Amino acid sequence: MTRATRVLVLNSGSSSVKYQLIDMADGARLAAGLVERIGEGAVPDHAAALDSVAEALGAAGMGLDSPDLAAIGHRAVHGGTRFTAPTLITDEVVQAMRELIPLAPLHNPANITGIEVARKLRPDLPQVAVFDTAFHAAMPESAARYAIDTATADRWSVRRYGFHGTSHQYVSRRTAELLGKSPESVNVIVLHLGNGASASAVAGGVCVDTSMGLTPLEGLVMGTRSGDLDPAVLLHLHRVGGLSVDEIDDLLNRRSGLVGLCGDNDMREIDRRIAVGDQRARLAFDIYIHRLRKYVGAYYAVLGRVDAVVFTAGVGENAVSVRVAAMSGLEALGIELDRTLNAARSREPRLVSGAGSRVAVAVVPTDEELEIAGQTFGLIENAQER
Ligand SMILES: Nc1ncnc2c1ncn2[C@@H]1O[C@H](COP(=O)(O)OP(=O)(O)O)[C@@H](O)[C@H]1O
Ligand SMILES: CC(=O)OP(=O)(O)O
Ligand SMILES: [Mg+2]
Repeated sequence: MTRATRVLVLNSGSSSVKYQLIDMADGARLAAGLVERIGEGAVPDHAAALDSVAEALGAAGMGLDSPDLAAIGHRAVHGGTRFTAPTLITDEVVQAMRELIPLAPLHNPANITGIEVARKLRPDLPQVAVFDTAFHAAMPESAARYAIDTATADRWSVRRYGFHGTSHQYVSRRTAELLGKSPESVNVIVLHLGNGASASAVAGGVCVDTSMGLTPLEGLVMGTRSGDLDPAVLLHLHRVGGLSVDEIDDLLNRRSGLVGLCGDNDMREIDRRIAVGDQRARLAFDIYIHRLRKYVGAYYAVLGRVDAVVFTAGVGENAVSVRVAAMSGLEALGIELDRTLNAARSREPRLVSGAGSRVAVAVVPTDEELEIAGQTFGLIENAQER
């Protein structure tokens, strides 16, 4: 009997479900798709989104009932201190993920729904959770700990966990390949700029710092999230402004960032508005870029020597204007963007730095689904060998 080698990956995000079906025998991507705008009419919730994923796969002759499926891999966002490696999903694992919902309110509920629906459809298949936090678990304590009372921090598991780890891991490895070097020999700053956005400093394949923290709210300015703030802003809004804790949560996670600053969270729309002289869009862009540049500088110092600055995810891969603004005036740091290369469109990993740039500047499309498929298949292969 030939062994099943296909892995279905479900990336259930806050407002979308992305999926890919990959044959691990040859790496072929057999199907891929995206269900967007969950909660807005046609797709009322994540369960409905998964129904339409199952339908699309069925219509393509690759239904979920296929005997060729070896496993289902799931993106899982918050793994806390417990999950630092790909994990075979059991009832107990789902329960542990549920307990982590307060630390990833936009993400863990969607991940759990995806897992529950998929387990109902294929209870016979191994299903694996690959956590956003896992790659960051290696961070040194000096980067992971907040400077608050140690006993209080430990009592409530308050520390920097970091997110988008699957992407930072995949992209940093692909960047080493692009440079023709081993991952162990390169230091890179990865800028994952999607709707959620985070930066990380990766030294020789190991994450040494990242901008998201206890939750995916810290760090860069994002589509709807504030990123870094003086923590006293929250106290002030509560004590003086009279906002409740839930109202502050909603403000910072859903009504801040680019959308809070200018009403739009899509960088394409912001680019268009700036082109016609919209000052609010201009300021939102400038705030976004200012924060991003601060992290590039900070991680340059954390790493000491930087081989590449890498842009990835929706904004990082596509927004020519963001890369220009983020990398301008950094010649003294050895960073020079080539405007022509930067403006060229491509789906391939590529260098966009000038010939004289000491530090490579690269655009490397992320592929969280491919990385999750690899880690999922790796886990079940290992389990079968034992
Ligand atoms: N062609 C483009 N130019 C500029 N920005 C883009 C383009 N395409 C997508 N984006 C940006 O990418 C974002 C989505 O990124 P993505 O990585 O898919 O996010 P997420 O996974 O968090 O949903 C959009 O909100 C938009 O701001
Ligand atoms: C963790 C996180 O912010 O993920 P996303 O960018 O998919 O919202
Ligand atoms: Mg994403």
